[in-house]
Amino acid sequence: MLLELTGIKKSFKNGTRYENILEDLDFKVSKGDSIAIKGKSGCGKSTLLNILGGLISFEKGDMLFNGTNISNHNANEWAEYRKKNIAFVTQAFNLLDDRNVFDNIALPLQYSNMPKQQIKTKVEKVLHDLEIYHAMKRNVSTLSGGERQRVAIARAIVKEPSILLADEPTGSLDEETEKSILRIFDDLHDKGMTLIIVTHDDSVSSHCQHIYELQHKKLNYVNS
Ligand SMILES: Nc1ncnc2c1ncn2[C@@H]1O[C@H](COP(=O)(O)OP(=O)(O)OP(=O)(O)O)[C@@H](O)[C@H]1O
Repeated sequence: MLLELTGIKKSFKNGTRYENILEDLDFKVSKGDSIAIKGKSGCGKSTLLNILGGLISFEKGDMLFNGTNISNHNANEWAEYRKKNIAFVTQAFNLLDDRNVFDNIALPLQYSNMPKQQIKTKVEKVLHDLEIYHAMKRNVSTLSGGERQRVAIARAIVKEPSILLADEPTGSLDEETEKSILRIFDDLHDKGMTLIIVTHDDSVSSHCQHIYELQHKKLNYVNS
């Protein structure tokens, strides 16, 4: 099993009291799975994704990665876990608007002190794969929504992580652009990447092997 959550509890402070968002939640992810997570607004989908991505802690339960219990990782170990294994794609893009496409995608590799020539090779490959090579020198603020989303995906996957976590990745895109993003996800899945996608969109979830619904603070299996 690539990832395994058992008995996860997560609460947030709401005014003076704590409100449980996830309770006794179990989840198993095998290497190469593609999984959609659906659920009503505010039910805790992004919270779950953030736990899987090692961005936030939880109060109870265990999280195993490749069979090793990582629940008690310290901040440095979580940072390492994210760096090595996790790609995040959100709807908010989080791109640096004052830089060009190449620089935005190169950023995560520069953090890892990779030699310049190797960075160039890797960035150019992903630009080519996602069909945004032509826009390499353009400032990201001048791109369309679909182009920006492809840059965000390129930046997420350039490190070749094992798990892609996507939070409403097609939320603001038109049908045609959404289709091109889904084709990219299909390709990544075919190459063996594990995909976990939070989505309200049936055309996105129907692309996934497994569909779960987050309801009553737990994940329920819908179908495969
Ligand atoms: N850092 C935080 N502090 C306090 N409450 C939070 C925090 N993060 C999330 N919440 C609350 O936890 C609940 C779940 O939020 P979450 O963003 O996980 O839901 P969601 O299912 O992703 O929602 P949506 O579909 O609307 O994006 C919400 O009630 C939210 O207000």
